[in-house]
Amino acid sequence: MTGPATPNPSDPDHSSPRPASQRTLGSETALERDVVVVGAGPAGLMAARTLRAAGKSVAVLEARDRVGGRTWSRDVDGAFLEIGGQWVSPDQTELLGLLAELGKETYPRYRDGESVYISPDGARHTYTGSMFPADADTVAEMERLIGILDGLVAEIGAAEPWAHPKARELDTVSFHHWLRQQSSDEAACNNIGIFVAGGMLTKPAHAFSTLQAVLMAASAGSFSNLVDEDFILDRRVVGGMQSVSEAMAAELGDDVVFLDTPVRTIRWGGPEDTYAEYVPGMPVTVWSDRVTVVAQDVVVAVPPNLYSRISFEPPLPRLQHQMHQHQSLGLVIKVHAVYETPFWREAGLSGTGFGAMELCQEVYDNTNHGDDRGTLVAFVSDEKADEVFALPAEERRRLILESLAHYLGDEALSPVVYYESDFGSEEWTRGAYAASYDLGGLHRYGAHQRTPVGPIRWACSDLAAEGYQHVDGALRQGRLAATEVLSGAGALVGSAAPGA
Ligand SMILES: Cc1cc2nc3c(=O)[nH]c(=O)nc-3n(C[C@H](O)[C@H](O)[C@H](O)COP(=O)(O)OP(=O)(O)OC[C@H]3O[C@@H](n4cnc5c(N)ncnc54)[C@H](O)[C@@H]3O)c2cc1C
Repeated sequence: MTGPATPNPSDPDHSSPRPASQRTLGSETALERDVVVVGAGPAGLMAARTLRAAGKSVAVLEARDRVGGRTWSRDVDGAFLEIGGQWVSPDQTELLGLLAELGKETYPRYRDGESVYISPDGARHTYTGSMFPADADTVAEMERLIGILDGLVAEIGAAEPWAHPKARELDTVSFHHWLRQQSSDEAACNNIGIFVAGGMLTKPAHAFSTLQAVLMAASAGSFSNLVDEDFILDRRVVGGMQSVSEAMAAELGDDVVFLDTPVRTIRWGGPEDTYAEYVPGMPVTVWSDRVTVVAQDVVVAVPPNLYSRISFEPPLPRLQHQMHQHQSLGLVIKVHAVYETPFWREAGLSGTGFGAMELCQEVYDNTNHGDDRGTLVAFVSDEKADEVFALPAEERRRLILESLAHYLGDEALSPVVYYESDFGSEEWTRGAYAASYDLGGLHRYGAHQRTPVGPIRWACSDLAAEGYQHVDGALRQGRLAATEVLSGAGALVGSAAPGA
């Protein structure tokens, strides 16, 4: 059997195909660069951009045939869709600054008119403002819970939640159980829970800790910001969020960014060497499917669940081996439904809807800039995604559209374009939106998650403080890793460091 043709590694410009059966790694001629960046998502490209601006030579090696990682804007059946990350909030100053620098415009999410809340009994209510029209006691409980969480966020912050005296206590209780320790109002607990669970970490609230929930809120400035969709889902980028990465890659050039180039091995020593023996400046060799690069520093800008796809020689220390097994991505289906017109607007509806018990827990007007057609975006998260992924595609589509119709009426049943983003099936992501620790992992490992290991630094939105899980956090992490490479800062794991 002959497989698909793959590029010939002995061909320096990688143009002549050869059978996959002859596949070998790397190329015979190694490129020499100061720094290798693994991954051309927003974090990797910002790292490369910062290093290049400081005069360093860089190679960015990207596994996919495109840049942008978890941001991906494409045409589907004639509709422009944001398959991945898209929204920008006012606190995301790193992203806003980059947009301004690149000359990119933004536009606000449509939000005029009434929103829809579906209560636990399945009843549909319309409302304005940011608080669901639940019964008065539940609203009071929600406000009280938001107040408690705002207090914890202000006290603990996003930078080092693991260092706070309450870290262990809050990290060893699930958000689900903590909410029920605070309140006996089940509807209030569910409504507050979905802002972090289905809404952000895309894991059930019993699967992550209260400390992780506090970090999520702190990364957006406050819990109040997190529950305010007008803040957190404020604006979009004209031309799509992926165009930000495309613009950075275009600036860097084809001799810097290599696509279709999965990195397989990072090697600075032999199997018997230990990281305690690493000395800054030692050459490190990075093997990929297409190019081999020798450099002094490496920035690994991929999500932590993919670190183990790379072989490290010598093997990473025990601490990293353990830590990386406690960070996993959530799961969410981002549903896109395009209609001839934004029919909900004529009915005085904003297109925004929430229902903790609904299949689609959130729905928003996602109509493109300057588009006559109307687009809705909705999210099916964690256990609900498991349930519908087990169904045939047509059945899943029917149930999802029925859920949209509960919010916005029967016209929602008949989109002209329908698409489900499924990053869980993407080899080079494996989930959505981003990574979080399992119960107890954040206080145990958080302090070490960014610590450089030998010549390797780590950068991705999953490790961010401000902008955690968002493009803004990815850019901050990319810039930070590059700055540390330039200054030589950051405690390299050595004989004094844990895990060496
Ligand atoms: C459906 C969805 C919706 C989202 N919505 C929003 C939103 O509205 N707003 C927002 O700000 N954020 C959102 N996000 C999150 C945001 O997209 C991510 O936080 C951001 O893209 C992370 O950037 P990154 O560079 O850290 O990682 P990534 O974007 O994941 O980039 C990592 C890159 O590394 C590559 N890679 C992996 N392994 C290797 C390897 N071995 N060799 C070479 N390359 C490799 C990958 O192909 C990828 O291109 C969303 C994400 C998803 C999936």
